[in-house]
Amino acid sequence: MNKRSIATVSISGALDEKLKAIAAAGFDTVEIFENDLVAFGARPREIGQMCRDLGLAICAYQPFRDFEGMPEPQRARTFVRAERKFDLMQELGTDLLLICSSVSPASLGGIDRAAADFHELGERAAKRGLRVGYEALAWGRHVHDYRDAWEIVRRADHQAIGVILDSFHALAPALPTNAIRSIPADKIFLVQLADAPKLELDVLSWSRHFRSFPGQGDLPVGAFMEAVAATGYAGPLSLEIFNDQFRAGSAPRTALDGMRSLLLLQDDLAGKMPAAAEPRFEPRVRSHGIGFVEFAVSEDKAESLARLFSQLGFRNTGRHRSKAVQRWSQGAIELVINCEPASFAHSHYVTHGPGVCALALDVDSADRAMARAQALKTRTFVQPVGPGELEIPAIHGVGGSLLYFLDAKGKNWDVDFEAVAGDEGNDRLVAVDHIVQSMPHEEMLSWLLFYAGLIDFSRLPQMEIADPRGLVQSQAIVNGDRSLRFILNGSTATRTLSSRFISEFFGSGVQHIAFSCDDIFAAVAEMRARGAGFLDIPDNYYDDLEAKYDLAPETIAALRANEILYDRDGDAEFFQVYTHIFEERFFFEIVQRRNYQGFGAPNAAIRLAAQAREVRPDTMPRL
Ligand SMILES: O=C(O)c1ccc(O)c(O)c1
Ligand SMILES: [Mg+2]
Repeated sequence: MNKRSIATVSISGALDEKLKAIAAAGFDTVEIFENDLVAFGARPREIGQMCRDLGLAICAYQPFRDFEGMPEPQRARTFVRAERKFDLMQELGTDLLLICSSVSPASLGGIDRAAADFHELGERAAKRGLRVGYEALAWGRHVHDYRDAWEIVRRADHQAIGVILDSFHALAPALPTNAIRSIPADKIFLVQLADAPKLELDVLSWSRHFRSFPGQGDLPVGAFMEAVAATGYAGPLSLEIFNDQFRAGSAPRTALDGMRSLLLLQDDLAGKMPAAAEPRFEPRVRSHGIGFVEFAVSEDKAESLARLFSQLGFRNTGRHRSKAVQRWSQGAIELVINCEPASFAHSHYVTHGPGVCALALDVDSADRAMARAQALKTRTFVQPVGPGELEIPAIHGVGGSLLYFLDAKGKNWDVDFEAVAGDEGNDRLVAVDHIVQSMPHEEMLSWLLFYAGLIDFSRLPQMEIADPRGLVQSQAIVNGDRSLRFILNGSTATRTLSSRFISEFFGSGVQHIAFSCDDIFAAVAEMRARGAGFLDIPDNYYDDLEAKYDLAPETIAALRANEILYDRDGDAEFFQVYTHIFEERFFFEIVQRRNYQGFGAPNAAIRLAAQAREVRPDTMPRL
């Protein structure tokens, strides 16, 4: 089994904080980055001891730049420089130096010249029992392809000289990975892993700012790993991630995400190459939809939330026998209002104010879902919980909320509810269409990995949405049969609705829930009759719609009269309408899809502008 490693550059904080977080996440070994060491206030010997005290080996020191192919007198100087680093490595307690391919304008090309330099360095390294690994940077001056780096290493022909493979440098320029298979395993000194989203960007900037953990981007890291595994390589797999969000994020969270990403990668590989990796986890959880949504509110707010549910046509289908918990239903949608004082919901309310404290997913087997969740090191919730505190297996999800797994055994979550006489509701709403969670921008990749690692989610392309006060990044994930659609929103602009939600809610959470229906005009009419009001959409929008699509005048008039937004994609059509914001925290959307798969992205800016007009100006943070 390959040791699991991460480069210190991947994590935020000072070197000691990085190392603690890395050790706590369960890594075996680290790559120490030169900048982290040089900027740190302890000597290499002490840093080495710190690592060993934390149970971490140091698999490499890096990077050493602009070594190969130099003319004299610079050439002699590079060897002196390398000897100084060898001294440092011996104090630190690592035997591997990473040399990345030269970017120096002074360097001369030529495979044999570089090979001769490496042979000579190999002699010097071997005298001290050290090794040197050569990595092709995708932007190297003469060497920018791992196949050339390997050819240089092959010709250097020295036992202390090997090649270092980095998935980013191979995959970003779309080099074929098959040639990896013919490199002898003992000549691969280290394998570095990074993913990245597809971007139209020069490869240097792409690498230095947008790398991500495997599974968070679009590069075929799995195929790269298959090629590596085929060589029989048994050394460390080291995450090396240059990412601006990670630099700004929490060190423990990023380290744990790195571990989760490696576990997922190894598990996915084990499915293809049983000999290459550890035993397999339970497969990704298959969910058939949202079992229920639980809202934590205070007693007085419970009444106004219940009123809103009733206006939307929900039926009060149960009152808990002994607790302050209500159940509201419509179609396949189950909503729970929990204001029981001694409950998880209450502690959530105290921390976050009124909002969604838990989501329940319908799954085939809660035990298997929990087993996968545990294998991925998610946090299990241990108290018996559930609406009315029934025992339903749960883990901690976004922003301190819970994610329950509801299977046939848990289906009786409503046993302690007694029927209530009341009005019949409307039954226009069919199911939960999608759930939108807002989070700090630097947490988006973390929750993406959480969901996509756990559940059979796939990612849709990321979108940028213009809030009147800044940009919001929006990442949709959908499961196989689209019975689950989640949207993760994050913004670095502090005054966007998304960011304000986070500051006022004291953290990430569900900002909005969309319900589907088959006839939005009828649904809205009935809801209005029950007292519901909807977000005010400007007339300009409908004039623009009229110009854009040749909709019948009656249709435009009906959309306009009902504040319904519209989008079209080919023949597919989408209708959406929004409630007012509840307590300035969350809101609901009602949608109707006609073969439409998106979320009405062209309307998002309209909706955000309308909401910005609606929220009280005195709640706006001042600049
Ligand atoms: O961005 C760089 O310079 C750099 C340095 C060392 C590496 O291993 C790498 O992949 C990139
Ligand atoms: Mg690298």
